[in-house]
Amino acid sequence: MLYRRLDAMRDHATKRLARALRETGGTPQARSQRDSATAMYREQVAQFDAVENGLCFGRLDFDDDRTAHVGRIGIFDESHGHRPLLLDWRSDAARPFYLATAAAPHGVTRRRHIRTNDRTVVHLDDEVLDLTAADPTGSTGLAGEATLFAALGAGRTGRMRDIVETIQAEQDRIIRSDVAGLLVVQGGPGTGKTAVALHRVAYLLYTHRRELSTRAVLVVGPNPTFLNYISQVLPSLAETGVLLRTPGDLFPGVTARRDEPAEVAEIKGRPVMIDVLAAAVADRQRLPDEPIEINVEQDTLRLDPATIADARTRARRSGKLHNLARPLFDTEIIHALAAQLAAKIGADPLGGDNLLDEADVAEIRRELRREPEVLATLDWLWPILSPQQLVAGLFASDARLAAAAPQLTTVERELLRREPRGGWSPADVPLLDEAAELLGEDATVEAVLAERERQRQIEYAEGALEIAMGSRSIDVEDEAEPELLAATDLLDADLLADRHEYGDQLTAAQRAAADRRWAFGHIVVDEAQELSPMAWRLLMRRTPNRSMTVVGDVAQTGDLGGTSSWAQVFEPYVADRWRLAELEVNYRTPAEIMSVAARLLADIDPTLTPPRSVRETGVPPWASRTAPGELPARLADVVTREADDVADGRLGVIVPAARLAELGRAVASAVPDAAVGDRSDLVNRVVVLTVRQAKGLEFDSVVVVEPAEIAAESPRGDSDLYVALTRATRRLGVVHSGELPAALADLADRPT
Ligand SMILES: Nc1ncnc2c1ncn2[C@@H]1O[C@H](COP(=O)(O)OP(=O)(O)OP(=O)(O)O)[C@@H](O)[C@H]1O
Repeated sequence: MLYRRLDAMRDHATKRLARALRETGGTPQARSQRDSATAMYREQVAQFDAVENGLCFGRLDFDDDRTAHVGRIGIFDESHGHRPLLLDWRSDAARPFYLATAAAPHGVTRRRHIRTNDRTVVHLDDEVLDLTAADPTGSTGLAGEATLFAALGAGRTGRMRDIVETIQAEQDRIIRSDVAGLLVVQGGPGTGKTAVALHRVAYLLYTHRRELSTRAVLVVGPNPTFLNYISQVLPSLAETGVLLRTPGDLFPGVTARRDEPAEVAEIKGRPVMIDVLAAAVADRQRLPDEPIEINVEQDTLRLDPATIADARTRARRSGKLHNLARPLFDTEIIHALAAQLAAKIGADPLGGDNLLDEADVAEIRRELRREPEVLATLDWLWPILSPQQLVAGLFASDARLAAAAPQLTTVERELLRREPRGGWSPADVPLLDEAAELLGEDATVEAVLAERERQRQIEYAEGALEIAMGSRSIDVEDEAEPELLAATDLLDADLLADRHEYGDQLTAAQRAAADRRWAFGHIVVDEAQELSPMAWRLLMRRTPNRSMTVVGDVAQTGDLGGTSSWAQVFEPYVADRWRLAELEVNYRTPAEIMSVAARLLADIDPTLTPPRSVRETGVPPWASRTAPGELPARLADVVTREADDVADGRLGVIVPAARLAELGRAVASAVPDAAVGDRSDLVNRVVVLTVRQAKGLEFDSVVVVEPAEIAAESPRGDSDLYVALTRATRRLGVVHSGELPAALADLADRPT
């Protein structure tokens, strides 16, 4: 019944989409309406496809004999007065499914978890919420325990799955917490912070659709591999139109992937960079010590430092940003030069008054504005700058660094020094943003943005076509649909992109991606502990209403510019007006592994409490020691055997950053389809990564190589090692040639 309705709904949306795509012409208003309809139907088709698996996963029986089914979307019976057939998991009516306990049953007498496979029910788990039947001492406090444990123990696929079937009460409260204000979710590894944050996005879009679909939601994650890992959670939660970005992608037109030493990134993330950049801008407003000579036709004009200083002061006093103040500076200089030239040309040979009138002088000014040497001088004295030019120019010059950053030590300035080529690093992005704020947007920057926007429209149009083409095959099987064939065949992506130019149906997320000044409706930041003060400054600009969900764990901070105190991060923006929610249950890491990680956590900071694991696997973590020269061969051997042990699951090999290439080769020689490094696709069975690349990820089995080296690679190396140890859902092993850190010293040898 439910699937019949789903098929009918999908059919309807597909046909409407095809019809909207086929129509052309009409008034701008008609086109705009059509564009909105296209976007809506396109989203609907994608949504119906995404909820196909596990459409209905729960049933509630109430004490007044009502029953309700809970699923991934809401479905209504239109032939019976819009009676709900399936409650959307985000609706208020579905909430008892997540909150009801024997002690507080919310009117529920039985909660049923339904597992389906390909539209067929394969398993049912019933919980009777009857206080008299409950065994309070044996209760774990977990809702839908059997289904939860089945989900937690299932093999990983390299893509994060949604958890709508088994959201726990503490998580539900966070997911549905008020949209307004800044919510910080602090929790140890595996407590579901990422899962909760993404489900919160889905919930907020459902509940505040109008506001958030026009303002868009930004989700910031640590690296492209991570974004890839979570990318399918949202569509499967039936949501699109959310912008996923790494911190390196937050400046339109720049994709910052350059690697740089951690200590350089740390300096760039300091708040002092605000003053450094302001000084760098001021430094580009030149004041020469000597007069400048400018040849204009037969005359030589002199621009002395006092005149330039005067023009500079007036332009600065205007309060305008650097690029926007340039016309004022020009006017002052041109006036001074014109007066000089007029004095020469119009001088009365008999010693009387100047022979030129005001109109003549105005004409001289006009001509001077076209003189190449005058223009070159103005450009030199007060150059129009893009943010990229300012920042690259600053780092490329010892003199500019010395002038702009006297607060930094010589060593720190040398660390910042680099040639302009080689691309941008993620830590440069907040500096570019700050520079843009100081400079004011310049026409060339706008032109680049416009072109990128057009490219995005083409990509979008291609996406719309793909959906129409995909849907076509569904329909063609049912009935010949000649109209639909004509619609897709006649349109190409360029044509659609042109149509979009005057339409406004680009999703808010797409427009937001191209607009540095976009104010998002809500921002979610994952692994938020890693962000520097400068990165927070950028994000706060993107959310003037401070509607944010920030998730992280201060015990996992690896970046030197990251934080160990949320209060410190948010004080400058909202003082103490932020809410803290804590997650304490570890759903990922079994108790055997967590007890090892907890020993390390105690060494990092004895006041931190490790999260409590919900399950045991009976498999103790192990260590395998080898001679230094034999490490690659031993690793290859261990990985081969571990990969067999996890069967269809995934194996993560976490290595010291300095040895990624060498050990990656060793693993790839033993397991040819292994992926290595930051471009890894996690669907590969074996993946070799550094800790930084493994942030936020998880694998069925994890092999950590040379833990002491990982810990020694950075001042926050112990936290890095803690992250590495907590990536496993089932098995953890350590391969080493050096001494083990104390917390790992008593690991058993690997069973052979
Ligand atoms: N209620 C739940 N039902 C089923 N699985 C869950 C639930 N909560 C969390 N999980 C699973 O636990 C694992 C860890 O979740 P997640 O990655 O969101 O944790 P995290 O707190 O972000 O971890 P880390 O800080 O280590 O990155 C994931 O596989 C997630 O699907």
